[in-house]
Amino acid sequence: MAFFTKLKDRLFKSSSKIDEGLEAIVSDGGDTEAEAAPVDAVMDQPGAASDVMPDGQDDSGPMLAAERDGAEEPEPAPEPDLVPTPGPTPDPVTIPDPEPQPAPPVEPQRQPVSDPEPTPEPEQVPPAVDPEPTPAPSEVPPIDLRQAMTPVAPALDEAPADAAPAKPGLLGRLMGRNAAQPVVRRTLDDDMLEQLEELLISADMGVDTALRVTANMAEGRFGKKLSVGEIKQLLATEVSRIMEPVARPLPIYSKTPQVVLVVGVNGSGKTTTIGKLASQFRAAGKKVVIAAGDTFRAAAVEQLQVWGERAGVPVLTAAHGSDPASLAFDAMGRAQEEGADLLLIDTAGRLQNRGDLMEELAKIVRVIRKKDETAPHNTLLVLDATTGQNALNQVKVFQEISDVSGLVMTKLDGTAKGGVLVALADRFGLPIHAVGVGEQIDDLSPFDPDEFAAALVGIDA
Ligand SMILES: Nc1nc2c(ncn2[C@@H]2O[C@H](COP(=O)(O)OP(=O)(O)OP(=O)(O)O)[C@@H](O)[C@H]2O)c(=O)[nH]1
Repeated sequence: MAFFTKLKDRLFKSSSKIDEGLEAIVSDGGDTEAEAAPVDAVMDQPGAASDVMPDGQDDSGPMLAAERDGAEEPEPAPEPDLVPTPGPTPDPVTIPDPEPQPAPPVEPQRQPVSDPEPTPEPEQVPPAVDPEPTPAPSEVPPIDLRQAMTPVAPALDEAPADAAPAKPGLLGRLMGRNAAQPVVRRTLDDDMLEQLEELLISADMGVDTALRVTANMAEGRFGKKLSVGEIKQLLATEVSRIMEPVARPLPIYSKTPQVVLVVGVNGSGKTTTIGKLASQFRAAGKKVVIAAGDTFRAAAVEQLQVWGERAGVPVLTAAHGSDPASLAFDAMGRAQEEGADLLLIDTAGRLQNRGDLMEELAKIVRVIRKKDETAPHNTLLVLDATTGQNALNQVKVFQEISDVSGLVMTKLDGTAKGGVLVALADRFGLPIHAVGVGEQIDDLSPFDPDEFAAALVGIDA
C-alpha cells in the first residue's frame, strides 16, 4: 500500500475529528449555495491555491529530501521485507508538566498576522550531527532514508502509469469543475475563528500553534464565505508550511560505524523503531549492529532479538540489570571490527528517576567516545503520538538529559492526537525523521510534510 494512502487511512481518527469539527462549524451559521465556489474567497488572497506553498515552491508534490538538503544524494535501496513485530502495547508513560510552558510571543487572536511565515528559523534546527567531526558529505554521499525506508510506495510525484485518472486538482475544485452540488459556506468571523481554534486545540495542536494557524488562515479572508473543502485546503497549507522545514530524513554519514542512540520513555516505540530501521537499512544493503541497551527490560531485549534474527542483524545483549554503557562499549568494538555501517543503541526510558537516566545516557556517550570521539552521530528521540501534548514535555525533558538531534513519532495510527506533531514542529523545530503508523516493518516511513498535512485534515494529496 502506498504510504500516503496508509497514512491517510491510519490517521483517520485525527482527520475525522477535524472533518466532523469543520462540518459542524460551517453548518453552524453557514448558507447553502448552488454553485461550486466563490473562488475569490480563496483564490485572490495570499496563501491561495496559486501561492499556497511557502518559499515560492509550487504544490506539485513533496521535494525529495536530497533536494531539500542539497548535498545529501540518495542511494537506491531494495525493497525491504515485511516483518511483523510482536507484543502488546504498554501504557505510555505520562510525564507531568512540572512547570507552565514558556509564554509564546503574543499574537493578536483574530487579527490577520502580518508575517505569513510562522515557521522556525532554519538556524534553530540543530544539525543531526556535529558538523565539526562529521566528514564532508562530498566524501561519501549520505543515503536518503526516504530511499532506504520506503518499501514500495511511489513518491507522490511519481504516479504509477496505471494510476486511476487523477481527480480534479485544487484549482479545478475551486473553479467548480466537478461540483454542481450545493455547497455550504459560512462567513469567516470572530465566532467562526474561535471555533476553528478550539477544534485545532482539541486535535492536540496546542494553543500557540492553533492560534497562529488560524490567524494565518484568516489573513485576507475575514468576512469571506468559506466551505469545509476550502478550509481544509487552507489548513493543510498552513500545516505543510510549519512542517516543511523539519521534514528531514535521518542523515547518513560516511563515517562508520555511524552511531545512532535511540532515547524515549518506556513504551514510546524505541525498540520497534530500532527493529524497523535495522530491517530497512539491512534491506538497503547496509551492515547494521544493534545494542540492546535497555538491560532492565527483558521483553525489549527479546523483541530486538526477534527483529535481529529476521533482519540478519546481530543484536548484542548483556545480563539483566548490567551496565548499558559497558554493553554499548562492546557493541561499538564489534561494529568497528565488523565494518558495520550503523550501530543502533537502544536505551532505557525510565524517567521516574531523571537523574539516573541522565547519568546512564551520559555514561553511554562517554564510553563510546573512547572509541570514536564524534559518536553518537544521531540521538533519536522516539515519541508516542497517543500521548498528545505530553510529547512536548518529553522533548523538553530529553533535551535536558541528552543531545536530541531528531524525532521519530510513532503510533500515529489509532489516535486523534496527530496534531501534536504540528505543535512539536512549531515549538521545537527539531528534524522529524520518520513516522510510525503501525507495527509492521513498512509502517515506518520518512516524514513528508505535504502527505502528513493532507492526511491530517483528510484531503487527497
Ligand atoms: N500501533 C502502533 N504500535 C506501535 C508503533 N510503534 C510501536 N508500537 C507498539 O508499541 C509498543 C511499545 O513499543 P516498544 O518498541 O516496545 O517501545 P519501547 O519504547 O521500546 O518500550 P520499552 O522497551 O518499554 O522502553 C509495542 O507493542 C509496539 O508494537 C506504531 O507506530 N503504531
